[in-house]
Amino acid sequence: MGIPNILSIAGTDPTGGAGIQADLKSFAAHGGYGMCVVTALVAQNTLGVRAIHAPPVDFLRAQLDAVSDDVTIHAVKTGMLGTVEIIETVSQWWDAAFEHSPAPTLVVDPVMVATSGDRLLNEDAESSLIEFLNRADLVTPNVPELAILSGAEPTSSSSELIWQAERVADAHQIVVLAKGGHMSGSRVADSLVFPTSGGQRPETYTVATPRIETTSTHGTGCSVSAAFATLRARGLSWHGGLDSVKDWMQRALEGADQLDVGRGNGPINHFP
Ligand SMILES: Nc1ncnc2c1ncn2[C@@H]1O[C@H](COP(=O)(O)OP(=O)(O)OP(=O)(O)O)[C@@H](O)[C@H]1O
Ligand SMILES: Cc1ncc(COP(=O)(O)O)c(N)n1
Repeated sequence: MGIPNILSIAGTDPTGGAGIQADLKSFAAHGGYGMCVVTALVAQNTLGVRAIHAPPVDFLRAQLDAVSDDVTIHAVKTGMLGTVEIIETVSQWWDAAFEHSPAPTLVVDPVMVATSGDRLLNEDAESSLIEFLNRADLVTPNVPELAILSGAEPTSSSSELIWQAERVADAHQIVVLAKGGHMSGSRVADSLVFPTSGGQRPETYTVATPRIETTSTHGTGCSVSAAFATLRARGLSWHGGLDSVKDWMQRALEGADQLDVGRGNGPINHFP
């Protein structure tokens, strides 16, 4: 295969650091052809979210159909889904579009709360998002998101974090990337946790990198899940994918000081 077609289904960030804008840059940085369907227009910047405007779900469905009726999709990454209605619309589209053809790789970034602390998923939509995970290959929660998905409390213990990820992996038969950005310590560890199959669980794979002292972390989560979707579509293994993503993220965080974007949590440099 040549360059794979990767679709982001997510919300917008007009300052370009998170959401769909970050996804498209991350797809390009990892060798994918980027496409996007907008779930919500978000008036936000590096300081926070001001307002959210979601298109009618019929129009969301029209965007999704316009892509899948015409283009072979090799991987999908979902980000901000926002409401029960949006999740149901994306689920119905997915089930119809891939009923008679193999489904593409699906990476779900369970976007719930922005770095700024603003909610991006309604609380009453959490159970719909959990149900949506049954369609996924990979889910990429941060510490508080993993707690919600596993029905536990946010943890500062790495063994508890892995246990929570194992619960989610087994409940949905998916791979979990438990991200350690919100943990303390001089290194940031991300772990790939696999579901039990045939009574056995493949060994957890962890990559830890030195923690970079920076406030430019806006959109790191979006960018990591978009990178993984692209690398899996390009045929990389799970382990190879995590090695590549962590190496790139380290350089993207270090390279953020070449940018001058906003007065809050700035974006990473997608092309370091
Ligand atoms: N200070 C840091 N130094 C090095 N790597 C980091 C740092 N902060 C986050 N990362 C990496 O960035 C990615 C995102 O991690 P994090 O746990 O912060 O997710 P997130 O909360 O979803 O991100 P976001 O800030 O976009 O909400 C992970 O791959 C993590 O290892
Ligand atoms: C549309 C959209 N999607 C996701 C995020 C989360 O990114 P972050 O947690 O880095 O603010 C965001 N701020 N906006």
